[in-house]
Amino acid sequence: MSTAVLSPGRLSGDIKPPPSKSAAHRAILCAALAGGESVLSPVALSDDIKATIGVAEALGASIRLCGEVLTVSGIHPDHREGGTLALPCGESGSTLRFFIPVAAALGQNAVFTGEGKLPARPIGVYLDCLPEAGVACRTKGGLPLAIDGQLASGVFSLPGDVSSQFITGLLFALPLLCGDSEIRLTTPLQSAGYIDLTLQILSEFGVAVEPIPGGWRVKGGQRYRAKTCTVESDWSQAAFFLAGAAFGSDLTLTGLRFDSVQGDKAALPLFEGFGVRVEKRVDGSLRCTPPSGRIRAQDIDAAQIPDLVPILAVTAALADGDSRIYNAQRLRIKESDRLKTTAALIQALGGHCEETQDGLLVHGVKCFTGGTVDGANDHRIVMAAAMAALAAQGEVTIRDAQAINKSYPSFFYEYNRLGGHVHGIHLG
Ligand SMILES: O=C(O)C1=C[C@@H](OP(=O)(O)O)[C@@H](O)[C@H](O)C1
Ligand SMILES: C=C(OP(=O)(O)O)C(=O)O
Repeated sequence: MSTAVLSPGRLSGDIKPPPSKSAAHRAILCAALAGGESVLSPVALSDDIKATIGVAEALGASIRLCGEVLTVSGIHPDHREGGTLALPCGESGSTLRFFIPVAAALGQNAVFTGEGKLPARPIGVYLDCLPEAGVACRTKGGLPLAIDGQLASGVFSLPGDVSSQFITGLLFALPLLCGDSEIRLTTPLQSAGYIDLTLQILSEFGVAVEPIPGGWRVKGGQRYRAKTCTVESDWSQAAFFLAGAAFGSDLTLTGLRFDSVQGDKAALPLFEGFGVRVEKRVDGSLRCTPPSGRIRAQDIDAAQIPDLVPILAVTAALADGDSRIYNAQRLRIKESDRLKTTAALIQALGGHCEETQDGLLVHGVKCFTGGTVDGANDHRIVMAAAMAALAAQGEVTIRDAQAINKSYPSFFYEYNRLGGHVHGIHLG
């Protein structure tokens, strides 16, 4: 456990958000399934990415990191570990849900374990569809989960609004099977940008998936092809710095792709909606400066952008009116119950926020007082609190601040480099 203490202030300067965690998970997994050597860069060693590397290695990939360059030699097609393989996924929902069907497609018996909140995060969608496809699943509820058997091709019917990670996992696994398969959604898709990212990276690694009404058709017998690829910057992390601008900072964001399929690219128009002034420069950077007056309140549909909710709510907490964030029920099954922990963060700092059944109702106030925030072992809550501290009257203490290591280990280092005042925590 570590506690960070932050004083109010302003950030200024250039910031390149880290490589996208979602893109890196996918590229590492595809490279592990490809014949030959792939080179991926830049890769930042967050805890979640370490978990994906660890699982890929346990399944037989050889991986080495030199600086920010990750070289991956794919799993040999005939490679199977005898017995049951232990696959620890840390706290990473993506690692767990992407690799369950992939291990089953490889015919690898395995036990998946997890830490923090991961053992309690849902896997029921797989428990419902994998046994019918030849994979026995043993669990006393969540993790550990033991899988046993070879995944068979066929029709996979599953909801689109529990977690898109189940769909991504199947999209990675089904091309490896002998026969053709279909994924059919039984409820509307949420987090659609993450599926677009999966399809984009699959196609870069030579795997084709055909969209059909209400789902996808996936041909079996496909081969992943090794690839040299650049991991694009992370729009979800960029959102924290856009909030910094909303709270008085003058920041230039560099290295982001405007043609990205990341759903969280929506952060840009959303923060412009709050009043942040954004100047797109010829070199592709974005200069972001504070609103000319108060932050403007706005209602936000979070169905496609769950990871933005904590920082959007914290920004709305200083707006000139009420903001409603809706279609965000999935936030309850992330690293923390993010509707509860975001509301608690805002209240701890003197703001006003109520949980609703599917989101948050945020009543804007003029400033945060300061106070102590429970980071709830949730990186996005810790980073949102750190940005709120810029606009507080007094000090902000954040418990569990080490949670940033899940996605952005250098976050506090960058925060201080840009002129922020955080102390009391080891800066990685
Ligand atoms: O596929 C991905 O990379 C992710 C999908 C999203 O999850 P859900 O689809 O469960 O909302 C998101 O919250 C998570 O941080 C990363
Ligand atoms: C929910 C997240 O990740 P995961 O589901 O991969 O644990 C996240 O990064 O906010």
